[in-house]
Amino acid sequence: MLLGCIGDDFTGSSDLGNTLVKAGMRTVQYSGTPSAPAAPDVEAGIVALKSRTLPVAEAVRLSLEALDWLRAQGCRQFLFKYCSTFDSTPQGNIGPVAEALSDALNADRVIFCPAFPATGRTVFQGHLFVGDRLLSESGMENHPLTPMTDPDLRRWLGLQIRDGLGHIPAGTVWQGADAVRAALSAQGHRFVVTDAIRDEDLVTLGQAVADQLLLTGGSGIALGLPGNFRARGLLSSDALPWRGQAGRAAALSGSCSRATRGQVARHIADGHPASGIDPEAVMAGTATAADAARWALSQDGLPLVYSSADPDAVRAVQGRHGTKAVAARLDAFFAETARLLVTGGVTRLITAGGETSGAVVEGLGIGALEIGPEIDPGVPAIRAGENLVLALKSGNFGAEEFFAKAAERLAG
Ligand SMILES: Nc1ncnc2c1ncn2[C@@H]1O[C@H](COP(=O)(O)OP(=O)(O)OP(=O)(O)O)[C@@H](O)[C@H]1O
Ligand SMILES: O=C(O)[C@@H](O)C(=O)CO
Repeated sequence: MLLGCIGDDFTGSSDLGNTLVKAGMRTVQYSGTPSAPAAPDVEAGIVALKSRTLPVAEAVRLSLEALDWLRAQGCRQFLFKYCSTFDSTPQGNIGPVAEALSDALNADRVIFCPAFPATGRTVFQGHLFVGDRLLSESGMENHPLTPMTDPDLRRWLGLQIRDGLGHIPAGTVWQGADAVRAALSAQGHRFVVTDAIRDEDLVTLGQAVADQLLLTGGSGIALGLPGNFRARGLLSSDALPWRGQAGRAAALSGSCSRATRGQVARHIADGHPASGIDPEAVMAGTATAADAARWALSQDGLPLVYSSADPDAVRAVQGRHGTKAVAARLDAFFAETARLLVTGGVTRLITAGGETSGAVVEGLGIGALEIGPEIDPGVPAIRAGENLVLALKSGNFGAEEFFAKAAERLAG
């Protein structure tokens, strides 16, 4: 294993896997830190954690455990992957995890770059944009767990870390990798926010940090890394072959993001079978995973079980039962539904939402996910076992007809 990655959620980790596979690295995503060594042909390993919104100390502990395992696999470089919208609070977890990883590796001049231009996330003058809006005016300011109320990454990250921060502006990035390397050396700080507004900028940054032990960012920051290893003759010439999966398909959605709600509406409008889950009934125990799975298994085509709802409805349920209690019950509901679906013969499973996907993958007891070809930007096809393929969609990703598109791509 050459590149060792730590992802702070499951769909974000598969987003990173997508970038690495597209750029030619044999990539496997692990559900948490494995207890056994990786297969010998894995070039990039991603330990997927559910650490984004854990208490800081727990996120740090899990990340260091992942780092130990990746070091034991022989990795030469390490990447901490967080969300392209920098999801975190003033307390962390991005800063404290990065500090702990840097301390453990004795790494210096560590870059921070959440940019992912293919999905509209760019960093300019140290500020994060989503499309043509500042992060703090993009809807992310209302995120239920990590409201992003300040688009200045230097200020936001500054609240999370002990030391000061440097910044490399786009103008320097546009001068090429040598200029970035020189600017990095000239920084007086251990952590450096870097601008990037195009894929070319991310490739330049990747080239500039070829010899850095640790870097951090969204999936885009990995764009240039496979090329570094290839230039050193370290990569195999052929990708792991992708094998599609015939058989029954189903989709589960616990994501309440705007994009997912549009995809759910489109799925219904296109005439696919869909069953909305009332979270109140799940809380009361009157809507069960067994009922949902029985319904889905009785349908032809691509049945969708969803709890996706608009922000007012979500807030109302959370207000009555508490955010954590609702999330725990819905996670358990989707995990058990997924288990019953797979036991019942589903071979292509699509999940929407980072939390939801993490719960499903853990519920299915899947340890290693082989990353395959891209379905939509940030979402790869994944082989999860001899007869099971998955698509794990981050809330905000995917075309409107994503569910049908994913089912088709997983079969091919
Ligand atoms: N109808 C609902 N009412 C209240 N809470 C809900 C409802 N449906 C889902 N939730 C909760 O909303 C959260 C959705 O999180 P999840 O990470 O799965 O999606 P997301 O935030 O859109 O995705 P991502 O993290 O990839 O952006 C979960 O904690 C889930 O339990
Ligand atoms: O970086 C992103 O936007 C995604 O991979 C993600 O982490 C969403 O939760």
